[in-house]
Amino acid sequence: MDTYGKDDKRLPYYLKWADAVLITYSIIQQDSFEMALAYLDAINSYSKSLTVSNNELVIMLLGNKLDLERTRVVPKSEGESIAAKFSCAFCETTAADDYEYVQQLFHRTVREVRKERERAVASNCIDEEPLPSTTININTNTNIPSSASSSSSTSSSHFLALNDTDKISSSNIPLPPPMPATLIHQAARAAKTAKPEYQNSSNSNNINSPFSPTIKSGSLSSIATVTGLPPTSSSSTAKRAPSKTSVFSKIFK
Ligand SMILES: Nc1nc2c(ncn2[C@@H]2O[C@H](COP(=O)(O)OP(=O)(O)OP(=O)(O)O)[C@@H](O)[C@H]2O)c(=O)[nH]1
Repeated sequence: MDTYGKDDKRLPYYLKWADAVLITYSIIQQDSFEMALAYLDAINSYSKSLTVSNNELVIMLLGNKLDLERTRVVPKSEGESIAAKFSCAFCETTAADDYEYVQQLFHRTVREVRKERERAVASNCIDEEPLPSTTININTNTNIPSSASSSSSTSSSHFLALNDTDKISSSNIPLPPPMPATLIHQAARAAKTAKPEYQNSSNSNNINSPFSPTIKSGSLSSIATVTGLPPTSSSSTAKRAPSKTSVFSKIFK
């Protein structure tokens, strides 16, 4: 959903269903940068008010209009420093000249969301009933900014670490690893709350991945993009179905 930059009263509503937030400012407009900062602050406060922790919100700060570098008023270092302060990813780009890169940013964000959900599901399974000899090894090429610190045992690398020299392409973005069979089994059991455990095992065939019920084709609507400019339209009002992994945790430690 492309949200209206000044409509901060609705921010909690957006955050309730968003899996990822891309906060965009214009490098040629100081006020839009300040608006982005205000959003990061608001998200920080909101997430701190939550008491339930589970999967984490993927956040990226984007400095747009890089094609207008000659009229830049927001130094790149300021964007980097704010991103470091809030432990979120940062990059500068131009929607005007590099549409492909913008598209890849969205793809990468969706992959990060999937990884985060996978991590949360794995974490839940372990919390509920540790399985013997199960190693949950979620590969990631994601880096956390050096200033990021995490004290939560359920935290993972959930922020993208990108910059304008770190251009991504579909060829160098690894797909999420296959879900270990034990986790698929756990997820299937969780879905069968009304039935005795270990019965009706055919249900597990319907769950190839714990993400399939929530991440579907076109699910980019669950990414809230926040800008400081007036809106044209809202692409979706779909609310994420409540699930054990649909809450997000404190994102700034
Ligand atoms: N030069 C340049 N112009 C851009 C770029 N991205 C957006 N614009 C222009 O900035 C203006 C606002 O773009 P929008 O896509 O409407 O920005 P927005 O913040 O999402 O605004 P709404 O969709 O109206 O909420 C338009 O005139 C765009 O053409 C960019 O990377 N470079």
